[in-house]
Amino acid sequence: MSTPATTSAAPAAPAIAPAASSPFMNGNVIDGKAVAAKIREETAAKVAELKAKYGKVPGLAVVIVGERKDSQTYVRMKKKACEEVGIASFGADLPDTATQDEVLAVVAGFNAHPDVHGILVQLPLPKHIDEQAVLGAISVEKDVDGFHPLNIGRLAMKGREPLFTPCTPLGCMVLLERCGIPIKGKRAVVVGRSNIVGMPAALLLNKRDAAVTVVHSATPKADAEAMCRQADIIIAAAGQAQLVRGSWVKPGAAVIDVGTNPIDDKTKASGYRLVGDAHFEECKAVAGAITPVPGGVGPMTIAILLRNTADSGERFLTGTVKVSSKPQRKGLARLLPTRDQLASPLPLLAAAVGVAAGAVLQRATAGRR
Ligand SMILES: Nc1nc(=O)c2c([nH]1)NC[C@@H]1CN(c3ccc(C(=O)N[C@@H](CCC(=O)O)C(=O)O)cc3)C=[N+]21
Repeated sequence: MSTPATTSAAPAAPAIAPAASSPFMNGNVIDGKAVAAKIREETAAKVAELKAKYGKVPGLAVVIVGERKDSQTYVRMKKKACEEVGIASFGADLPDTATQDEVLAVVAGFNAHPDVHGILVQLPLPKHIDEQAVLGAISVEKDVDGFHPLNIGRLAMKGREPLFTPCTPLGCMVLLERCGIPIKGKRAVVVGRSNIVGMPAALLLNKRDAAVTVVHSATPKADAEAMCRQADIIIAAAGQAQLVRGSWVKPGAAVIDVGTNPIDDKTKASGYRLVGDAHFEECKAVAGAITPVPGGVGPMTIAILLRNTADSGERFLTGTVKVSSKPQRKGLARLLPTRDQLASPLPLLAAAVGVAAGAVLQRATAGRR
């Protein structure tokens, strides 16, 4: 590709050899679609195996509240992807006007549904709905998005493993791994600290033994740039179009771009095109490996969701977790920690909050059940 004339001070660095040669790279560009296709293929094989052994397939429930067009597109893509690998898909479409209790009741229904092994509540939720309450109500054993506080808590802790790891950050790690890019002992900078990408990405990199720095909206840009320039791996997840410039990238570093920002493009019929949080052409000229947008991290998010769902189905069907989402703990027993919770104190704290919320929830939805 030619380097476009841009206004920025792109370094005059020569093209750097890819950090690793991999069947999933074209030059230094990581083919996220190809890695995702491979993960889906592996997932389809697992689903077929479970079906042959147990006569059942993993099931994913997707809950969508409101009429956001982008959310509807993503949900449609997820359902189609489920079909392709043989995962059963369930859904609930609630109107913008749905109350929090209605959303919680839908989640409770899927928590109890024996053929549903994964539950995803599409984000963002309408403003009048408490996201924390809804995500916390998803059975931790069905939390395929990995957003439940118990799963995040375990991701943060040494010697603990979450049941599920958030799909987009895990997709970033799988891209690095399948392209032969080392993480252990390397310097990583995560640009952005959102709950769904930046923060869990930083926790995951830390778990994989990288030295991790997080920069964000309160970091002076010059500092963010200087820290990025030290990084072997940059994860760009700021939600700002083309924030990471070529001058931010150390020659040979890997740039994993999580952004999907629509920008005006009069040459497209739609009037826009998607760009990442990194300036692709500038960064590509310096990086050892870089993900494009689209065709990079995006397809991995869905592939990992399918893989998480298949893993969950496997745990349920093999009896590694209980089929009814949570053993019903009545009365005072609910206040006592479970054995698992006793083994990890931080999630215990989260669980204590959960018990309180659960008590409120039970009262709130008692009339419905
Ligand atoms: N609970 C929850 N879990 C999510 O995982 C979740 C969510 N809420 N809310 C919205 C974001 C966004 N998201 C994407 C999924 C696929 C692509 C994807 O496949 N993108 C294609 C391009 C698609 C296009 O062209 O529009 C690509 O990058 O190649 C992008 C973004 C999942 N999300």
